[in-house]
Amino acid sequence: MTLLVNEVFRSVQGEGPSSGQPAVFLRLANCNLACVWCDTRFSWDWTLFDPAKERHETRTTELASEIIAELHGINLLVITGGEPQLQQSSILELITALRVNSPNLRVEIETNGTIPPTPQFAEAIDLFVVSPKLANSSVPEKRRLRHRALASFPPDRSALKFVVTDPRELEEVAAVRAITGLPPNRTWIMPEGTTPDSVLRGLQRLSEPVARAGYNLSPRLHILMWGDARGR
Ligand SMILES: Nc1nc2[nH]cc(C(=O)O)c2c(=O)[nH]1
Ligand code: SF4
Ligand SMILES: [Mg+2]
Repeated sequence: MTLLVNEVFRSVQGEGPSSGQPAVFLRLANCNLACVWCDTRFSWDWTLFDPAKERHETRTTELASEIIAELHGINLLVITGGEPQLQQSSILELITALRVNSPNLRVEIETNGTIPPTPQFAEAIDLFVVSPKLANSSVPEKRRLRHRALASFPPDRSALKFVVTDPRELEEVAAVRAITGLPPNRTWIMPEGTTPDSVLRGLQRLSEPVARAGYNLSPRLHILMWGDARGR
């Protein structure tokens, strides 16, 4: 089988419950949404980027070797996109191949939560970081909030992550969180921004409202460290 790949790189998990952990990132191509503030348009927006350059059809066996070569010393693979859950069956094959070499490899998926994981896929993933989109994404609600999908992530291995542009949006977060059934202490709130200054200002503005709601605050470590550089 093959996967449609955008990029593979070594970095540090910049967002959510594992932020600060060194990780290899696999960014898959294509997305089923189109958020106005998306910072990875090069992985799916074929009106602005050339798929011949940004979308590589790669055999899972070949990709497994590439990832193993990047891992040395690292025990976490973060699969993101785009929307990775568009390619669940090929990801499953990839993970199976990777675990022959690295049986203890942890795998996290960054997903927009619109596509339910199959039972087999849910089994294979250590952590789903489910990031439902709010009205600030400008995606119509019917497309971005799929109730059945949002309720289908394994509660013991899932976390929620929201991109918030204003503290007032925390009310909307509460309503979406209720659909998932996940508790506030499994919820991470992250400011929008692609510069260190905007991320720091967002973190400062969010810290007290996030504390009152019982959520966690998520940095965007890679932005603080490298701005919006590619492959970081
Ligand atoms: N360092 C780093 N951490 C990340 N966590 C989630 C990312 C993403 O683009 O989904 C990401 C990313 O692009 N870089
Ligand atoms: S779901 Fe994620 S990758 Fe897709 S457009 Fe929105 S922010 Fe970008
Ligand atoms: Mg991202």
